[in-house]
Amino acid sequence: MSAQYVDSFADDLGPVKILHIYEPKTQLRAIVVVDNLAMGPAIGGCRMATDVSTREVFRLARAMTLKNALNDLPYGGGKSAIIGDAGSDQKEAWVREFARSIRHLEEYIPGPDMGTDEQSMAWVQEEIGRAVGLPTALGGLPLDELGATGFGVAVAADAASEWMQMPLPDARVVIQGFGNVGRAAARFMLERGARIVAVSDSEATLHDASGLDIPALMQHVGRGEKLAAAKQGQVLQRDAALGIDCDIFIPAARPDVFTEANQHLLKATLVLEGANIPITHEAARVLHERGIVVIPDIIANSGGVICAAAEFGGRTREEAFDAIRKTVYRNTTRLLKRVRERKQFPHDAAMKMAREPLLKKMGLYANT
Ligand SMILES: NC(=O)c1ccc[n+]([C@@H]2O[C@H](COP(=O)([O-])OP(=O)(O)OC[C@H]3O[C@@H](n4cnc5c(N)ncnc54)[C@H](O)[C@@H]3O)[C@@H](O)[C@H]2O)c1
Repeated sequence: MSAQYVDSFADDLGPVKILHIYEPKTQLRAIVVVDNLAMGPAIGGCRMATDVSTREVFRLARAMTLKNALNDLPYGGGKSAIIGDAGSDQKEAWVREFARSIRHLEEYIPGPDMGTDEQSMAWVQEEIGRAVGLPTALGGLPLDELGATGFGVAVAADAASEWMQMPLPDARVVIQGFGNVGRAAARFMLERGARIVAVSDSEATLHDASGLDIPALMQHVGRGEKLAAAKQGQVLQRDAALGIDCDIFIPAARPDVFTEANQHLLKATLVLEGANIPITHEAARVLHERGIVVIPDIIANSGGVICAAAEFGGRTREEAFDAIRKTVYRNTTRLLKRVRERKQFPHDAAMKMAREPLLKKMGLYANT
């Protein structure tokens, strides 16, 4: 491996280790990136997909470094990927072999990600006794079932609404994506009295200005149905959600949903980033100039990783939710204060909030 290979990734934070794994018998091919260990052993998901690259795993590992540091978790950042089809009948063999291959890489603790789940983590746990995101029967806190990330999104809404003096009761909310994060965010926003006026999935947007019946939609989707068949509101084309007039927009689906080219469509006062990198940094700057408040992903969607860290620390569900409530509330308020007082763009401010404790711990702090 040439020095250039390392140089193309390396910066002031990491990565400290990149591991490529190949096991001829099962044909397991996998990548692990341990990015930064200043805060503690690295926690980060193990993805299973056919098209994942070392660069992508590195970017995901870096996001974990920043998210864990910003949320005061005693964990560093890492991520891994098994290169293969998550629907393959080789899945269990690959996951178990992967676990055995990282047995001695004790500074990396795998969790579930795209293509892997609680069952996969149970296999890892059985092989090496080191995983997060375990089934309840093995002492896990099932973060998607509990809605940990969506709960954190709603806590970010609490803090932002106070700061902006925008009451949540009857606030009009649009949610892009009605999966684990979108559904939980809808549930917790509903508890706050908000009105969910539109939701979308990979095929359509449902819109009803007087408010959709969310419990009915959850049941409908729980039966494996698509939103378009729900017989509720107006069925619009998928991306119509992006331009619906609302107070709060919650992206909870894909990356790069808003770019500079289409940010003009957004008609909201507040955006809570439930998905990872749903808005490009360039678009986020324009939105800020337009007076739209954006709470970045590493704050707004950190409920999931806070819950995973609580599980690894042997804490209960109540303790996990308490930690999400306190941490996301505090960080959202800190961010908004910084944006106002230091005149920083929200994403730049969040990045600085994450880098400061890291650089301090590494002895590199230079008042960035
Ligand atoms: N699950 C978590 O705890 C968690 C934590 C942090 C961040 N995230 C991020 O949140 C996002 C959603 O994760 P999830 O676990 O809810 O996924 P999911 O697979 O459960 O749900 C995704 C939803 O988005 C919809 N969708 C897909 N493409 C779409 C499109 N182009 N337009 C509108 N809807 C579309 C799908 O139909 C589905 O309803 C991802 O970016 C993920 O990385 C998830």
